[in-house]
Amino acid sequence: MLEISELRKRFGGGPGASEGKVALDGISFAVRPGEMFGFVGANGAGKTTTMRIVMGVLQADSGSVSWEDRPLAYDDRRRFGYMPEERGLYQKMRVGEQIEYFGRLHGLGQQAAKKATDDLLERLGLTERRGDAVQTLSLGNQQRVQLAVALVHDPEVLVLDEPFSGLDPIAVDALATALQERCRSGVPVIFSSHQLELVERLCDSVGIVAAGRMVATGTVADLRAAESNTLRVVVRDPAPGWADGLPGAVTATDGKHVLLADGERDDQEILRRAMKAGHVEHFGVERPTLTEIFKEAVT
Ligand SMILES: Nc1ncnc2c1ncn2[C@@H]1O[C@H](COP(=O)(O)OP(=O)(O)OP(=O)(O)O)[C@@H](O)[C@H]1O
Repeated sequence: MLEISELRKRFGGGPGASEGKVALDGISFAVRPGEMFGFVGANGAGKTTTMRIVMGVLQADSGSVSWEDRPLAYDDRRRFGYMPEERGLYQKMRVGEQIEYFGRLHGLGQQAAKKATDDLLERLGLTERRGDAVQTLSLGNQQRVQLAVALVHDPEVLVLDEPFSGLDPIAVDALATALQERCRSGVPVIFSSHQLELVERLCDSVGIVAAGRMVATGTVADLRAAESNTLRVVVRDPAPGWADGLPGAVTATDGKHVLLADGERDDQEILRRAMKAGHVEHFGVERPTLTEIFKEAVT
């Protein structure tokens, strides 16, 4: 398990200077093998800083990162796969050579690096671009190469900073499938994203960060269940005053009445009244989306 505990980081400041900027104010979370963890938060919330600390690119002021119950060391990080926010491809190098090169850097032999490269090019739909310089590729294809570079050495853990940004739906699916395969083979995957529908679709659990603190974490289902839920009832051509005394607000359009009832209520009583009043077209509890949970958590 990858465990991030009480990370704190301040930029700038120091003796004689201003207070500086608190980027992380005690971030903690854990990602289990085979778990896909979505890291979400507003711009500047602290996601990139956290991931850089996990990867050893930055040092925390305090707190710790551990992997399999011991402090994370340089050698562990070599076995991790990382997609940095600033990306890191050599623009003039050819696609295939680049992936192989990063495979070698991570300790693969020549044959193994070539084989892993061939497999990834195939899986990510890049085989025909093998001999092209990276700079001639579209943004989406460059991102696929970036993912291949993160995956080439069969990493134990994946840390990806906004891997889906700027991608079309086909490229999103190709990347998502590649990540899900790694995840299913037992790799913990952390990725940050502002695409909350995607996070909701792909992730087993999410962490919502605001101003350097984790404000909510858990499975999407748990977070949704913890929020208040609304009962939505749609009745066609009901008898007048059918909802008098029931909790919630009724709106009426085109012969339809929609009752939205929150909080304390007797759902069975509401259903009985609705059925007596007219034709019930819809009766169901509406759970908030991750976007709604996010807005609630960060405001
Ligand atoms: N090298 C740096 N020097 C000074 N301040 C920094 C530095 N890196 C990050 N910060 C500040 O730390 C805070 C957290 O930034 P970070 O990049 O981690 O946020 P983020 O959640 O990844 O944002 P985004 O979604 O925009 O990528 C921000 O206020 C940012 O301006």
